[in-house]
Amino acid sequence: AVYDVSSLGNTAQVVLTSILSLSIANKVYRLFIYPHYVSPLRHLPGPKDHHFLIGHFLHQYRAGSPNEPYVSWAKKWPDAPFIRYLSIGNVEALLVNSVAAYRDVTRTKCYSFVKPPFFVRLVKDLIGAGLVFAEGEEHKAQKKVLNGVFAGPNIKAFLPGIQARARALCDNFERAIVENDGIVELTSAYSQMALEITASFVLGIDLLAFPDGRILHDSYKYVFDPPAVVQLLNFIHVFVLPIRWFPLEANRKFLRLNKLLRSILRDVVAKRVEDVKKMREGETQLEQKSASGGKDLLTLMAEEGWSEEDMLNQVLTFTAAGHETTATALVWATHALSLYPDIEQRLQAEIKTLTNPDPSSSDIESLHYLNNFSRELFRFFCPAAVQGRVAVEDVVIQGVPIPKGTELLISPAAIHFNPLIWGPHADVFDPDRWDRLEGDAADVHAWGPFLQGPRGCIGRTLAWLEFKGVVVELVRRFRFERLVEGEVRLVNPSPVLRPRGGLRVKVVRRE
Ligand code: HEM
Repeated sequence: AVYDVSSLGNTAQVVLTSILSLSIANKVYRLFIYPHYVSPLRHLPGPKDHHFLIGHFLHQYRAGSPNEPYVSWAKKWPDAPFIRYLSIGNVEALLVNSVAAYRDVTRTKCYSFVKPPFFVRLVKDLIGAGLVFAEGEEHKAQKKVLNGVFAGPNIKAFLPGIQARARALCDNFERAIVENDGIVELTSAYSQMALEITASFVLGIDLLAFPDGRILHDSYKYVFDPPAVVQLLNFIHVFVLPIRWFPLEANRKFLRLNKLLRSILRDVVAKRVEDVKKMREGETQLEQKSASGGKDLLTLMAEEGWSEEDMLNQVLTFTAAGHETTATALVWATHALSLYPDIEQRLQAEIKTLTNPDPSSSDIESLHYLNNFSRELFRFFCPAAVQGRVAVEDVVIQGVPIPKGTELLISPAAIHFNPLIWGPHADVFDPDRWDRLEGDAADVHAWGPFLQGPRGCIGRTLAWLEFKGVVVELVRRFRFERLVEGEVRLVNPSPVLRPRGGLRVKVVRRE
């Protein structure tokens, strides 16, 4: 048989050209036609000053903080349940803007949404495939078991360990008063302390006494909070081109420390499995229980018979989710204390009424003004700045039909600074507002630092006790003077509300 090869070439050319034309037509449709003329969301209120290709990405990227565009849009359309904007490629996104919409997205219809695939790609590799990334039934099953260590009595057992670490931090501040005129950088100081507390809760180890403690600390820091160049490389690796394997020093260091971190933690996991087995056989008591006060997460998982790989993923995730957020909240608390002397004095007067040198969790809980201060702090300086979601099915929320695949953004600050919810003084730091909440502000869904509903923060009770316990120790011994004039510059983009280049204050001993 004789084949006409040139006609095959022509067919291939025609097929290729058709595929290319279809793909270009699809891109043109998605970029210029669908969002502006077809989408059912196109009539929702929202900013129209987008770039013709990358939507509002530049507004987000160039903003002074990760919240700024959303807060300003929320002020412009305060009564809309959702505000529509465009992200890269003119993909439509909805900012959750009212208390009722927030309640539906985070609670009533929470499982109609999942974490966005780009977030999963960017972060899962770094912080392990733990609870944060589980969805649907898998999420419910994991959370049910893991909740076991977050019950009140178990969390309270960690308080003495929290207080001991807070006091060690205060001793460092005392040294800074002698050696450095009291000037301290808060983000690194609190981050180290919070990592020690988180490691004791998640892993059941005392990081300071742990032989690989320093290495663990440095690797955590580098992998979870990498320098800007590594962040950029991670971003390019996920979105543009897999460059993590390129022979660059930043890549090498990242991969080395990531591997080291996992190998140290793998050993901790394996040893715990062994310990739990021995304990079951009645040979030994688990030291970790007494060392950290209560039962740690790793021991719980080992007792439940989880696989070592699953345990490794969970401990990575929990440590990442637990320590930087709490440390950041403490940075802003110290900043607020330096900024508002009247509030600081009222807080100090209340804390002074504690007669017990080692206040119990109920002593701390009884401090009414501390509670108001803490709630206001998390409203005003919400540490977890944004949470993304994607609809996995068509869903109607507050009368808005949201098609499957639509991206949603939760910016707690957009709700926290909305004057229709929090009143005309929403921009004022006022702990007393918590004594006179009314209307929407009195709804739990108006306050979202830990996210409400089934996907809300599992570590909330620990974080709350840790935050307050540390504030009590700090305020007992010191007051703080601000060194930065004007607004604090913030890291952006960032999922956490962090001061750019850290935050320095002057620590002054109370007489
Ligand atoms: C001030 C401290 C903290 C803040 C502000 C905070 C905030 C949040 C927020 C907003 C979420 C929801 C994220 C999302 O769905 O996109 C979340 C989830 C989570 N947090 Fe926290 N968190 C804090 C402390 C902790 C601590 C101490 C731990 C554990 C030791 C922890 C572990 C987690 C985990 C595992 C999730 C995922 C929960 C789930 O998907 O069901 N967090 N946190």
